[in-house]
Formats: sequence, structure tokens, C-alpha cells
Amino acid sequence: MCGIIGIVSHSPVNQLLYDGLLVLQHRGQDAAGIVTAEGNTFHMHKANGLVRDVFRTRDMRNLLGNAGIGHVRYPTAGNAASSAEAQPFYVNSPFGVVLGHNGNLTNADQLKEDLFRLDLRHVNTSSDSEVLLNVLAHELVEVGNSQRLNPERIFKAVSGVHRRCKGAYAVVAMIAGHGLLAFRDPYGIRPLIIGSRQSAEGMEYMVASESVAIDALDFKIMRDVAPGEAIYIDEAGQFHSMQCAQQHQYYPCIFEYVYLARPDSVIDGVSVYESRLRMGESLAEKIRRDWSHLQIDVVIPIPDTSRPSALQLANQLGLDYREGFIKNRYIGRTFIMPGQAMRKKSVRQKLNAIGIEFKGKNVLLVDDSIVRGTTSREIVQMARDAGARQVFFASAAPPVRFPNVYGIDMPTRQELLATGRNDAEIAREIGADALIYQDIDSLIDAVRELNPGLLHFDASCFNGEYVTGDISEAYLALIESVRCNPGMKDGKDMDTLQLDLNLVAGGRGG
Ligand SMILES: O=P(O)(O)OC[C@H]1O[C@H](OP(=O)(O)OP(=O)(O)O)[C@H](O)[C@@H]1O
Ligand SMILES: NC(=O)CC[C@H](N)C(=O)O
Ligand SMILES: [Mg+2]
Repeated sequence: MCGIIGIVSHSPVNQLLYDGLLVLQHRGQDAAGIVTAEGNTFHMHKANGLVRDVFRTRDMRNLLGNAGIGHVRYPTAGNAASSAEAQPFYVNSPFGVVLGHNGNLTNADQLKEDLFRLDLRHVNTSSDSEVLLNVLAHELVEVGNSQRLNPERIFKAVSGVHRRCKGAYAVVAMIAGHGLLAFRDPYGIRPLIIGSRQSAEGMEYMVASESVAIDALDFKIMRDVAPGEAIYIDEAGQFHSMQCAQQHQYYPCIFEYVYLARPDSVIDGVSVYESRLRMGESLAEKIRRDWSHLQIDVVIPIPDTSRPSALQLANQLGLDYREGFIKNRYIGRTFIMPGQAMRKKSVRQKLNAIGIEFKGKNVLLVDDSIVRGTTSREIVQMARDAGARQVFFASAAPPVRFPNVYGIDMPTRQELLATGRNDAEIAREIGADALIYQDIDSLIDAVRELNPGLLHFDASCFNGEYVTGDISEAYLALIESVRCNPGMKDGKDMDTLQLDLNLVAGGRGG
């Protein structure tokens, strides 16, 4: 999950894009970038780091123009450390296209090979997003046939992207001399929402990963971009939209509601905050039903994301809710940091216990999820060190047992605490006296009750069902071997691996 934003205005957009990226910072802390369009010229600045560190005043001054796109990166593919993979990406033909991507392509290797062999396009990074940009550029060439692009041709090119790309993609792009294009994959796995506002000179539009950016920039929410749909705002400020996928159906990622999104966002008609309250309610029901023998003195959230669930859980059970852990506001989200050593160190730097809330008490710690167990292991120990008698742990999400291949960086089963372990074994691993997980059906109900129109969700990290239908055991094994053998990224080994991936992709008709 990265954060993306695009704005078409009647006045300079550099500050708006910067402010929008700031409120999407929770979606990616590794790199940030902005491209603005001034006539046919793009101005770009991107680098590794947080938004506030990447953009200096001189960079902002250079970002001229009344339209632009921005990106905050949380890497899932390619090289996390490489600033060459910061987004947006640029390609000079046709016309000049820039693109920012949230998600992960599951057939990127096959596409890269096809681009080189069939489309005569070279992609020099290992980023799947640069592959996506080149597929879009190629499709734009195909439909344009050296003429100026119009909405119809642009939408036809997006249909071509849908035909070729597999996986998850929410995209913002700009075509030089034309306008702003945004689209969402045919399952709508990653979120994308549109806003507008009336200015003295006419309508202005924006698209963003989350509604919180639309609120913060004082635009009004129009609606979510539908799965498979594309939005195009031309140079004259005219709004166009079209369904570009032959088959399309909502399968939004349920982990957005569990952890990724900000609680003050509304995604696909569901308030993230309210869904978290409901997760707390159903967890409370489960405790009342199956765990009534636990003598709980106090409920303590693990800041930040679990707070609404923990609060509602305590309310439902008539228990005290206390802030037993204080969060250092200058440390970012630990789950989306690269590397286990950094994540582990940061939990201790980020959270500290308040002794009186633990001393001699039986505490129920509530977190939104347990993924690698980095947070829960440390936190249970901190509760014990602070004098807790018994430490119980509740997770507002079910066990995470399967890799995510759609834009969340958890590609290997080995790193997931719950893979191959039952609840009792997981409780032992994190050192808890009892462990209560949300049931998958209750999680889905908690979200769906807020928008009954959402019939399906991508819940693959909980149930192992991959909606795109192209995820084989061989694919997962290869992704894991790349992750577990970083040495294989160089030289012959990587070539062998690349070949294997192509065979896997080819074998399934990709
Ligand atoms: O089992 P783990 O691998 O530790 O992952 C799960 C933890 O990571 C996240 O917290 P994070 O610190 O990223 O962000 P938050 O402040 O939004 O809760 C999440 O809220 C859990 O606390
Ligand atoms: N989390 C994401 O959306 C990642 C986007 C892209 N796959 C990258 O690695 O940069
Ligand atoms: Mg957390």
C-alpha cells in the first residue's frame, strides 16, 4: 500500500499535493515524489524519505503548474532502498507519461519480458510500477496511432492495461499536453476516490487513495472509482469516466480496514473508524461467549491503530479502558518499516508502559492484528516488566497465515507468526496467558454491515484465497526464495530465478 494523489486545478497545485501527501504518509514512509505539469513540461522531484524531508522550499518552487500527481512509497516489489524506484515514474513516449501506483503486479516479470521482446521497451529498475507505466505507454501508442489522444482512445488503452496486467493497481498518471488519468484494477483491491470543488475559474478535481486527503484539501467527495473504471480530466478541465474492464467486481482489500487506512477515511462507502468499532464489538462478543472465565481488570490498546476496537471492546464488556502504553509521536509505523531489525528496535523506541496501569493487574492487550509478532512479543514482555499479573492478548483481525501479493509487504510464510501454528502455540510465542483472535466471518461482517453492497473482499492473507486466480504454489515459493536469498538478486542465480518465474507465469498462460 502506497499513497497516491492527483489534482487538476486552476491555480498552482504544488502545495496542495504536498499537503495531500502529508495526510497519506501513513501509507508509505520510504520515499515520496511529486510531478507537476506546466503546459507540455513536467517538473519532478522525488527521493527516499518522509514527505517533510524530501521536499525543500527550492524543490517546491520548481514544481510549477496547475495539475500534478504525488506518491508516498511503501515498497512491495523491487529494491526498497533504491531511490531510483521512488515514484512517480516517467517515460518519454508517447507525449510523455508519468505514473504513480499503489499495489503490486503479480505478472510483472512476464510483462517485463514481453515489453522487451515484443514491445521493444526497456525497463531498467526492478519495480513493477515502472513495468505498469510502460504497459500503459505501449497501449497509448497502439490506440493513438500517431494522432492526438482523446478520452475514447485513452480508455481503450486502459482496457489494454486491464487485459495485460494481473494483480492489484490503483493508478494516477498524467499524459503531457493531455490531462490526468486515474484507474483501478478490475477487482478494486486497492482504494481510489474522487473529489471535486468549485473555484472562481471552474471545477477542480482530485483523486486520492483515501478520502482523508480530499477532506484535508477542502474538496468534496464525489464517489469511489469503481473496480475497472478509469477517470480522465482533460486539459480543459472536462471530467470523463468509463468502465474499461470486461469483467469487474468489487473485492476491496479487507486489511485496509484492519490496519492500513486512517480511521477518518471512508473507503468504498465504509467508514474505517466505524468498521474498527464493530471489530471491537464482535471481539467482545467472542470473549463473552468463549472466554468468560478470564478475570480481566483492564483493557489496554496498543497504539495507534487498535484504539477504536479496544475502546469499543471495553465498552461492550463493561471493563475499564486505559492508555497503558504511550507512543512516541516521532516514530512512524513499525509494520511498514523495511527490515526486521529496524522494526524490532522501533517498537521499543515507539511504545513505553505506564507502570500503575499494569502493576498487580490482569490486563487484556488489544491490537488490530498480529503479523510477524514483532509488536506483540515486545509488548507482552513490557506489560510483564511493568508488573502485570496475567497478560491476555486479543487481535481484532484473524491470524495472518498467508502471504499478501497485492501491495502489502508480507510475501513469505516463514515470517508470519501464525503460519503453521495453532492459537495455543502463537500465545506461547508471544508469551501471553491467553490469546483471542477475531473470526474471519466476524471481520467480514464488521465491514460489510456498513455497506451491504460489498459482497466480496480480498482477505487472502487470512484465508489464502487469491481473487486474481493466477497465484500458484510455485509462484509463492519463488517469491519466497527471492526474499529469503537476497544474494540471488545478483548474477546467474537471479537469471535462473527470472527464467523460473517466466516459466511459472507462462505456465499459467500469463
Ligand atoms: O505483528 P507485527 O508484525 O508487529 O505487525 C502488527 C503490528 O504492526 C502495526 O503497528 P504499527 O506500529 O505499524 O502502526 P500503528 O501505530 O498504526 O499501530 C499494527 O497496528 C500492529 O500493531
Ligand atoms: N505498496 C505499494 O503499493 C507498492 C507499489 C510498488 N509495487 C512498489 O513497490 O513500489
Ligand atoms: Mg500497531
